[in-house]
Amino acid sequence: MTYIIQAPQQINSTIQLPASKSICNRALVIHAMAGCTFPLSHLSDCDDTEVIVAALRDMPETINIKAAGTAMRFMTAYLASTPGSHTITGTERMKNRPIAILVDALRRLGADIEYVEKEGFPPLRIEGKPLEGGQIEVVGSISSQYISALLMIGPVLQKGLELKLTGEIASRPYIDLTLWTMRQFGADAKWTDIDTITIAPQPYAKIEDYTIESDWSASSYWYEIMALNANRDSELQLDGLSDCTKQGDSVVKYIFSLLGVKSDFELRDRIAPLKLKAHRCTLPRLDYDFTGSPDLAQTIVVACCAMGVHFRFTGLATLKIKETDRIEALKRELRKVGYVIRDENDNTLIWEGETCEPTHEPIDTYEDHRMAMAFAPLAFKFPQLQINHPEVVTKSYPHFWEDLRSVGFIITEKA
Ligand SMILES: O=C(O)C1=C[C@@H](OP(=O)(O)O)[C@@H](O)[C@H](O)C1
Ligand SMILES: C=C(OP(=O)(O)O)C(=O)O
Repeated sequence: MTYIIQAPQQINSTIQLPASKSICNRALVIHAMAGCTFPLSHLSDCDDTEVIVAALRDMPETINIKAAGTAMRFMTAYLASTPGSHTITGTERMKNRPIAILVDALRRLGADIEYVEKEGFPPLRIEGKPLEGGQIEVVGSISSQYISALLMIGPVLQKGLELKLTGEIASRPYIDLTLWTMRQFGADAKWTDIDTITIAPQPYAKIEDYTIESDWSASSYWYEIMALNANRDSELQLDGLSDCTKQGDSVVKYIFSLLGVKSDFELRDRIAPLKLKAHRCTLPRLDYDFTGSPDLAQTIVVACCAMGVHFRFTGLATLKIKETDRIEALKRELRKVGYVIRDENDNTLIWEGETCEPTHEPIDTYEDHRMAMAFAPLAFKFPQLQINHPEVVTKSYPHFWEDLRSVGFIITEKA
C-alpha cells in the first residue's frame, strides 16, 4: 500500500497520544513478576505492547515477539528467571538484531539459554529457573534494553543484582526510566556509583491502579508538524503527557523550542494538556548529541532538512541496529526529496545544505514506523508526498494516520 498525503494550511485540534510503549512494556513485565492477576489498564494498543500482553497471558511454547526490540530483550530475561521451557523468536529483522550481550550476562547469572539458529541472535531456547544473581559487568554502549532487561529481574534474584556498566552508556534515560518504574512497584533499585546499579532482593509490590503517561517519542511527529506548518494561527493540544515525565524523549520539547515551536503545559506537576504553537525559526544550524534519545533522530533530521537548518548530529551509532539501518534509510530517502546528507564514523549525520534534483519517488519505510512518521510532515513542503507501506506505524502508534486526518490532512490510497 502507498499513501498520498496532502497537508492542511492551518491546525487547531487536540490529539490524544498513545500510551508510552516503553512504560507499558516495563510495567507489564514487572506486573507479571509481582504476581498480579488483574490486568493493567490504559495500555497502548501498539504491536510492541500487544506482543508482550499476549506472551504473558498465553505463555505459549514458542513466543513470537515480532519486531519489538524491548519485548525480545525484556521477555528473554523474564523467561530465563521464570520456570518453564520456551523458544522466543521474531521477524527476520529481529533475527538480525544482536542479543549476545544480554544472553552472556544472563548465563553468568546462571541462566540456561541456547541459540536456535545463528550464534548471538534470536531465536533463543530458554529453560527458565530461579537464578542466584550477584555482581556482573555488562557493556552499556550497544543497547540500554539489555541493561533494563537485567535490572527488571533483579528483585527476584536470590542475591539481588549489582550491575557495573562498561563503555559509554547508550540510551541512558531509558535505564533511569526502568529504575523509576521498578521503584513505583516497590523495588529498591538505584545507582550506587557512577557506573554501578544495585537492586536489592526484595519482591515487587502488587499495584492495582497504575497510570501510564502518553508517548513523548510519538509527540515528536506533532512537534515536527507544527514546525513545518509554521502558521502563527495554528495551535495543537497534545493530551496525556506530563511536564515532570521520566521519559528521556521529552527533550523533544527543548529541541523544537530551538526550531521555533513553543510548548505550554496547563499544569506543571501531573499529566495535563500541552499546547504547541509555532513561531518563526531563525536558527541557521543545530548540533546535537542523540546518545540519550536515539528515537528522536529521524524526526529532527527530516525537520531540519525541510527547514533549511544545517546540522551535525552525533551519538547515532545505535541507529544501525534498530528496526532498519536508520542512517542508510535516512540518507537514501532524503535524496528522493532533494536533500543530500552524509554520515561520518558510523555515528554522525551531517547536512551542510547540499541538495540534489528531487525524484519525488515514494518514500520507502523499511518496516520502520519512525521512517513513515518522520517523513509524513514533509507533505507541508512537498504536496502529494507518497509513503510506501504506511501500515508500519502500528509498531508504536496505530492511529497515527487517523490522527493526521483528524487535524485536516487528506490521505488517500494510491491506486
Ligand atoms: O528501553 C526502551 O524502551 C527503549 C530503548 C531504546 O533502545 P536502545 O537502548 O537499544 O537504544 C529505544 O531506541 C527504544 O525504542 C525503546
Ligand atoms: C528502536 C525502537 O524500538 P525497539 O528497539 O524496541 O524495537 C523504536 O521504537 O524506535
